[in-house]
Amino acid sequence: MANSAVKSVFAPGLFKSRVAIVTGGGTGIGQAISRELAHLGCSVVIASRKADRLAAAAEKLAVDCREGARVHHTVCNIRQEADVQRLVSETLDKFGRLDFLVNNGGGQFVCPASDMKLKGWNAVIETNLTGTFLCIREAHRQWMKRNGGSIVNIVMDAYKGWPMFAHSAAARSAVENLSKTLAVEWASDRIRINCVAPGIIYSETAVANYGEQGREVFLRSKARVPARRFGHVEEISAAVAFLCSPAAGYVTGQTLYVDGAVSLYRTQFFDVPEFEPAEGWYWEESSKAKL
Ligand SMILES: CCCCCCCCCCC/C=C/C(=O)SCCNC(=O)CCNC(=O)[C@H](O)C(C)(C)COP(=O)(O)OP(=O)(O)OC[C@H]1O[C@@H](n2cnc3c(N)ncnc32)[C@H](O)[C@@H]1OP(=O)(O)O
Ligand SMILES: NC(=O)C1=CN([C@@H]2O[C@H](COP(=O)(O)OP(=O)(O)OC[C@H]3O[C@@H](n4cnc5c(N)ncnc54)[C@H](OP(=O)(O)O)[C@@H]3O)[C@@H](O)[C@H]2O)C=CC1
Repeated sequence: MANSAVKSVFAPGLFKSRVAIVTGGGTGIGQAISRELAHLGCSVVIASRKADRLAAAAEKLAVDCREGARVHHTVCNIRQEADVQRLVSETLDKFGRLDFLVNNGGGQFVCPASDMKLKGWNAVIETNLTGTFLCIREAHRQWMKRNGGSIVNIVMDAYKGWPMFAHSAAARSAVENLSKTLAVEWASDRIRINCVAPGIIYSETAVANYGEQGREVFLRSKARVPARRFGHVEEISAAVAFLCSPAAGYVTGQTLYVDGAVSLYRTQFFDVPEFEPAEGWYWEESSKAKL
């Protein structure tokens, strides 16, 4: 057996004979999730837009597979309904079942809300909300309605809002609400659906997405994380493995924050600029704030 770097805290063979789709499974967080699932015996289909990244990741993943797990990669833009329909049918043709759907593919760009073009807003909403919905709907229609399953959506730490990320924060909060709705609507189909909200997780592709300035802003933001460090992709994959596992059999409709408490502290990146505040509402001069 070839050497794999994967170390999981979960029991070997936990997901033997199971099958998962991981969107965005070729890079960063999605790759770690795929590797851990494969190492636990789960066959994995990784899907995203860029064929070269997928092929390279699939080669790496082959080394991580245990207990008869296999890896398949396929190009899929989750914004395209036909692509998503094919992703699910191809998975079923290849592996005959679908136990886990991990909606990890997504992203955004940094932009003040007021400057955002409709095309850019739509690109991010269609990727993070509509794309996630299409994958969920198709998994349900083609398999999970009759066979049950577990769905995990990777969202964002949007609890306090995200200046400069209005599009993505709105989309991710919508996915959280969609997950609550479907946890109830599909409980009788034996489907569990949860979200994982990563804090600031280091990966080369995540940092590169924001260019040179991004590296700088990432570094500055460390001081705003109570844990005083960035998260690792492995810390997200462990959370996903837990939510897919029988140990989470009674967990559904929830969001697990894996964020070193950053969501409870200050905004991650952008401060409110200095400005002349409003007068506020008071009846008498004596009650006006003097400090
Ligand atoms: C000042 C620097 C601050 C740095 C801050 C660092 C923040 C760190 C955040 C830490 C938390 C991490 C969160 C993460 O999610 S990391 C994951 C990163 N990975 C990705 O985001 C995945 C890749 N991203 C994308 O694929 C795209 O962002 C997108 C989701 C939009 C995909 O869209 P598509 O490929 O269709 O997009 P296009 O490039 O064709 O653009 C479509 C229109 O979108 C508008 N747009 C795109 N980029 C920008 C931009 N940089 N600024 C403003 N507007 C943008 C634009 O209207 C595009 O159309 P046009 O070009 O025709 O106008
Ligand atoms: N890193 C972090 O700190 C945080 C990350 N997240 C979220 O976690 C997820 C993974 O991010 P991370 O690994 O860090 O960054 P990456 O940029 O490495 O991952 C984004 C993945 O999404 C895929 N993707 C993007 N658009 C589409 C699409 N239209 N169809 C299919 N796949 C798509 C990309 O593949 P391709 O380009 O080949 O399509 C890529 O594999 C993302 O949703 C991200 O927003 C959330 C909070 C914090």
